[in-house]
Amino acid sequence: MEFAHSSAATSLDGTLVTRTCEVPDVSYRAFLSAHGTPHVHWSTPDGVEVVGSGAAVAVTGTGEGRFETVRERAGSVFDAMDADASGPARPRMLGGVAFSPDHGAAPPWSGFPAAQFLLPERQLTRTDETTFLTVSRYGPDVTAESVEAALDAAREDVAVLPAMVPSGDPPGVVGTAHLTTREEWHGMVETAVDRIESGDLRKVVLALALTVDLDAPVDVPSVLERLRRTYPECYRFLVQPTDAAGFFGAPPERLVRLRDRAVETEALAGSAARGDTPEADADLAAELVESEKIQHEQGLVVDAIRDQLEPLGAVAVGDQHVHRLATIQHLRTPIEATLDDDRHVLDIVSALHPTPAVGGLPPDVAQRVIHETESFDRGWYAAPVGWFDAGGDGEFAVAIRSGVAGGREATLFAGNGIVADSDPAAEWDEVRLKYRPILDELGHGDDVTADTDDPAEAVERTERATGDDSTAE
Ligand SMILES: C=C(O[C@H]1C=CC=C(C(=O)O)[C@@H]1O)C(=O)O
Repeated sequence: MEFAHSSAATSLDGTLVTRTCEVPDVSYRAFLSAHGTPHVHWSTPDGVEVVGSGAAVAVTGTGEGRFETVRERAGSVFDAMDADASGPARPRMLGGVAFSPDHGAAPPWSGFPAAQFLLPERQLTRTDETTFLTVSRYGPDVTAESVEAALDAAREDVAVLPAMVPSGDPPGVVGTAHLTTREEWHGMVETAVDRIESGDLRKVVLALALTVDLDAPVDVPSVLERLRRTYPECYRFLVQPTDAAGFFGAPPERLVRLRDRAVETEALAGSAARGDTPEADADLAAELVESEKIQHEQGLVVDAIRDQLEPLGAVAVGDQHVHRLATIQHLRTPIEATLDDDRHVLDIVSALHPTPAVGGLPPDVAQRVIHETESFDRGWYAAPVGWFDAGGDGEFAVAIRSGVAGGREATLFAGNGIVADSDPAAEWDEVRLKYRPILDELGHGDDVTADTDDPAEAVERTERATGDDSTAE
């Protein structure tokens, strides 16, 4: 395998050759399990799915300048490119960054750099009509003939894979543990509220982490496959640099999509549960819309995104509506901009991240409060994850409703916006709703969580009740 891994000490030097052919539809799970890590997966609610294994090129970056570093290194690769596909299967760099520029890669984030994007060695791209197989190689001696031969071999490998593999059973949850106690959470929220009242902070999004012991090793592609059915309106992603752990999730929130000069983004904030009946559901949605506190919380996100984009072009803020997902509903306002100049999507990502939907206001004060308050490393949680191409177009989601998992362990993350009149108990209940997408798919589905708004406790109760802890380590 050609593996060009950029670091501060080495410059990238070579030609990128990529060759693509159409193949019959094939199971992503089977494709990934046939090839070693690194693995990446990216799907959008409106169609394109990309899955890749191996790295023809990997670019990394650290610190405040990580977006710029990635952009420059990827640019030098794309500058010397011989690619035969220009549509959905065109070369893309897929990956993401850590929430904070001083990311330390401590467990469970071992193997996750502060920023990493890779151009997969083997990639499947599925659109509504067609599946493409792409093979890419990068290096000083790579020739078109060698990549065409590798594509022929890869096509033969893919031909024996099943078209579809049923997604299999969830691994099952043996037990869960919050890394922050309820009392600690109350203290965190009260301190943040005091700080907001004293005037130097307007909003901060504080997060919780939940460790989950699994009954069997997790198969993340299966989990993603099940999430496709339960959360079809969400993105789905996997970033797995090594065999040790993969970061994955089903985020409902777009950070940015850039096509030519057209920017599409959104302000997604404020949460309520789904009701058991249409009437209860409508009541909960009405509470969201009518709540001054939640309107304030979401309005700050709209204003901050508008302020970030206005220097770059003409901004249009759309109408707010309630965005309903299987287990939660949010206030959502679409925001579009037409840029005055050509820009790389990473410039927009860097300008927007973190929005006050996952960080706070003012951003630097909120970042400090998060750092001082949370007892765990956010790692890549709530950070941008997505792709960009040679022209600088791309799409990024905000990596929420996510977790990092390997073997029989997973760590899930969930955060909530804290504003002046936040109540710690209500925020505790609300934040735990956000574990549900992933926890339900790791556990035993609706049966486990149907009668409670606390999935973590429900799973614990169910496992205790069935005595199903025989495989606990
Ligand atoms: C930070 C998260 O959600 C954000 C997005 C929607 C609603 C949010 C809220 O209600 O606070 C958060 O801003 C998360 O899911 O971990």
